[in-house]
Amino acid sequence: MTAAAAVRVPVGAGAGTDPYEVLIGHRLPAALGPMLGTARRVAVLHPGAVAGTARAVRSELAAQGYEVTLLQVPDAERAKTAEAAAHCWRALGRAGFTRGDAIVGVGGGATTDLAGFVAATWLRGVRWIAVPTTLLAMVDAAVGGKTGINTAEGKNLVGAFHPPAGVICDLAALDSLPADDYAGGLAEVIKAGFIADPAILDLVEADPQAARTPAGPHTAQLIERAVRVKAEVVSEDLREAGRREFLNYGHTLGHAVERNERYRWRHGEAVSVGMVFAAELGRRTGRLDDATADRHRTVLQSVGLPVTYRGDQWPRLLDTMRIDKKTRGDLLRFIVLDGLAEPAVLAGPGPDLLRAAYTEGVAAAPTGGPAGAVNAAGAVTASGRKAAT
Ligand SMILES: NC(=O)c1ccc[n+]([C@@H]2O[C@H](COP(=O)([O-])OP(=O)(O)OC[C@H]3O[C@@H](n4cnc5c(N)ncnc54)[C@H](O)[C@@H]3O)[C@@H](O)[C@H]2O)c1
Ligand SMILES: O=C(O)C(=O)C[C@@H](O)[C@H](O)[C@H](O)COP(=O)(O)O
Ligand SMILES: [Zn+2]
Repeated sequence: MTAAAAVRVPVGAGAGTDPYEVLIGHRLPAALGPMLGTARRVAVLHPGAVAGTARAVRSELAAQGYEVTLLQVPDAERAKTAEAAAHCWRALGRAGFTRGDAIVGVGGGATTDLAGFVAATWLRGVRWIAVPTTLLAMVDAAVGGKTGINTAEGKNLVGAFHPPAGVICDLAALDSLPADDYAGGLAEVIKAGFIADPAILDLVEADPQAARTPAGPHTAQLIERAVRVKAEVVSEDLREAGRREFLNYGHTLGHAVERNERYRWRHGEAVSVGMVFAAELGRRTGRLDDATADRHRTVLQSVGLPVTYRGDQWPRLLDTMRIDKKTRGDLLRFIVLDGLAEPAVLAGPGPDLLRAAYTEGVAAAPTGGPAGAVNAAGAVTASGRKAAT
């Protein structure tokens, strides 16, 4: 499949921004050129894990006459720091990058978040293109122009809305993705199912084992459906003045878990637990029926995602949630469901409700493992990885 045969999902213009396309297919690097506009110099940011893909992008662009700088950035969440951004700014300064030049982010969501942030801040904004290489980045992070880095106080606390000029999802990249990272991406796919497109849930539930691998029969359809959900929402509300908050389903608690675990948990793993918590909040406020609430745990577990977290951590998690971007003053706000595909805002739930939803919906006994998640059967499920802070 070439760029001509790729699925193209349009993303509309926000205030003052241009529309762009998400391409989904195979053998797509040649599609980069037309997205680069008049740029002559291109910086390709990438982690070591996809150095080969970054080199392929460099060869393609060099053949098209661009002057290409490869810039390796730290892996995973360790890329989303002020230090990593400063390292990129230094490299751009030394290479003489002007407002006419461009940045390409090749990697997972952490890399595309950093690349977009560097593009948003360098000279107050230069063109950038996302080449996502994880499932999560294809269906969510690379689309929509939320860019940013973490601080010690929490996740994504510094950033900018800066949409890319295009997104290239080359499905071949998924073949080398570790299984746990692929499963992490399924959390955002399933999120899109609960908030907007229940056919996604049906496809996953039809064969959860197949859904866990890029070789599954529905991979391309799941990706396209999730991208369309995201594209539709951000086209209408780039700056999260309203409906875009629905994309944050499961993230209020999820981000707190990520920080609490010093980013040893994958984003998708933490969001999985966060969605179970949000479903429990929906159930306890009389908005969500039992079957749909229970469906969260079942479908997430069926693809190997964690659905519980340490009960003893509640005070710390609550504290971190106070600085969530949906909070207004002292008012905590959560995305919940009024029904399947009917997201809504729950503003100011009381402390007893929050604690009960956590204790009875999510909490498990503390464990000594690096990640600390236990599933219903008592097995550690979130695979630990190196702490980012
Ligand atoms: N901006 C947004 O709208 C948005 C949306 C969702 C998530 N995010 C962010 O995305 C990040 C999570 O993204 P992620 O799950 O892609 O994690 P990630 O970027 O950390 O990538 C996961 C791991 O896979 C490796 N990797 C990437 N592509 C690979 C490939 N093709 N083969 C082998 N290894 C590969 C990476 O080096 C990393 O170790 C979080 O920081 C999250 O906050 C942002
Ligand atoms: O695009 C959005 O909007 C989202 O909320 C998508 C989320 O999956 C994503 O993790 C996002 O980065 C969270 O944003 P934040 O504003 O809560 O930091
Ligand atoms: Zn997310």
